[in-house]
Amino acid sequence: MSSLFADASQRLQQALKHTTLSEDAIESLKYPKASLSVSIPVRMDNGSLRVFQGHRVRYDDSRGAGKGGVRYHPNVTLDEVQSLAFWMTFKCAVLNLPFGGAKGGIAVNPKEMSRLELERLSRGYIDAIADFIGPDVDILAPDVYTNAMVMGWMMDQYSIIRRQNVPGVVTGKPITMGGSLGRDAATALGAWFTIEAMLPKFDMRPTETTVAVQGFGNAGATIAELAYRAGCKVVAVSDSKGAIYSKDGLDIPSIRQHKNSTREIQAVYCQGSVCNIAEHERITNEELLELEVDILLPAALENQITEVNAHNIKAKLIFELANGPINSAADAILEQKGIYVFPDILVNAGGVTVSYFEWVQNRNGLYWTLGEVNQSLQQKMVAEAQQIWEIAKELSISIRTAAYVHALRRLGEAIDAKGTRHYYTSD
Ligand SMILES: NC(=O)C1=CN([C@@H]2O[C@H](COP(=O)(O)OP(=O)(O)OC[C@H]3O[C@@H](n4cnc5c(N)ncnc54)[C@H](O)[C@@H]3O)[C@@H](O)[C@H]2O)C=CC1
Ligand SMILES: O=C(O)CCC(=O)C(=O)O
Repeated sequence: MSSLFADASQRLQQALKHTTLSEDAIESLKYPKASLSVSIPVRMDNGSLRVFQGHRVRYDDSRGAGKGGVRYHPNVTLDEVQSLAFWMTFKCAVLNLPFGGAKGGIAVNPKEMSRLELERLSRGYIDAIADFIGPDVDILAPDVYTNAMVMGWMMDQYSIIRRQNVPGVVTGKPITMGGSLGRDAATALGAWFTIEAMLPKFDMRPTETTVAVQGFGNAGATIAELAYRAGCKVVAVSDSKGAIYSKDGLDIPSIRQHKNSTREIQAVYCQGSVCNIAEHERITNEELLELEVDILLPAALENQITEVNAHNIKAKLIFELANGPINSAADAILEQKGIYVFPDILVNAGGVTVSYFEWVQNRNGLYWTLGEVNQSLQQKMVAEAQQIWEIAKELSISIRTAAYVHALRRLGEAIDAKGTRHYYTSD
């Protein structure tokens, strides 16, 4: 099995066939700019010392400082973090944000740690990478199993090290620490704006669509609720433990309420604080992906749809809220089956877009209303989605390849504008 990064690079190779990028730009984009792997010692609550492995990769900074989240998950590896940083590079270019791409991660199961242990780990990570990051160098944000609380600890630790308040080094912070209104829902809301803008192209309406969502965290639970509130029939949702399915549709706000209080996914209908279990089937995450639905929304982890199960996918449209949920071999199979895939580097870019708004607000010291944030997000998402749709039509290529072409045009310009600074000769 090839590495995640080798597979991610396939998308670049595919898109390069449809661009006229300079040799310099092509060569520059093949490699990460810088990677740092660190050991983080953490004093556990029982007095023992455990050492965790962490990484931060800055893939490319030709359009600005590195930008990207930090993941806490037992399966985090340098290969995964590098792939995620690669995707961030293209995502920031797709949305025309003045950022390059970066990502971080720690190999840890946060569900097995106390809050104090998590705080020590998060502060330890910043101690270890402080010289690698900064508000003009590389800016952190939340990703899988990290949240505003973790971002707050990280920003505070960086500020302690620098002996000044540095809100711009981390986005997705608590509002009281300079976080932006709307960042919590931004990934899903950006995805929803994209879905809403693209459905008419398939003569589809939310009220006539069935939806399945894999993952019920920040991205998954929020998109499930947005789809539900827009009138979609959300027939299945899942978390790491499995999925629930009801052909008549699930009551997503009740399921969210129940999940928040019990950590369990149950098909419930709540009235006030009383929740009753409704009729539903328990299915696996694999079965959820293969349901006959109009829209499939993978919102968990990478490599969920591969050459192994792509033949069984029955959705008409897939919008990738997760990063890398479909591998490159599956892309070809889905395309043959006539399934349209809207890629991660567009669909889930709402998160980093509002992170950019947060960073701008931190620099200006002037804070936006939720309406201003969401309106600006909608404008950006819809405009870039339309451009990508046009490129796909014009070049007769997939929407994923069109998104890469769109990003590559911007990246190529930035790399070339910097001239030949890397290639000094003696004459
Ligand atoms: N949080 C953000 O702002 C952004 C997140 N993303 C991507 O969205 C995806 C989800 O991230 P978040 O929602 O932030 O994470 P989260 O930590 O809030 O939620 C993750 C969810 O995935 C579920 N999950 C974990 N392993 C699973 C498995 N094997 N099968 C099914 N579900 C599983 C968890 O139970 C949880 O419900 C990731 O790929 C992330 O990189 C992308 C852009 C921004
Ligand atoms: O908000 C950000 O800066 C990045 C979020 C992220 O990690 C992602 O888009 O995958």
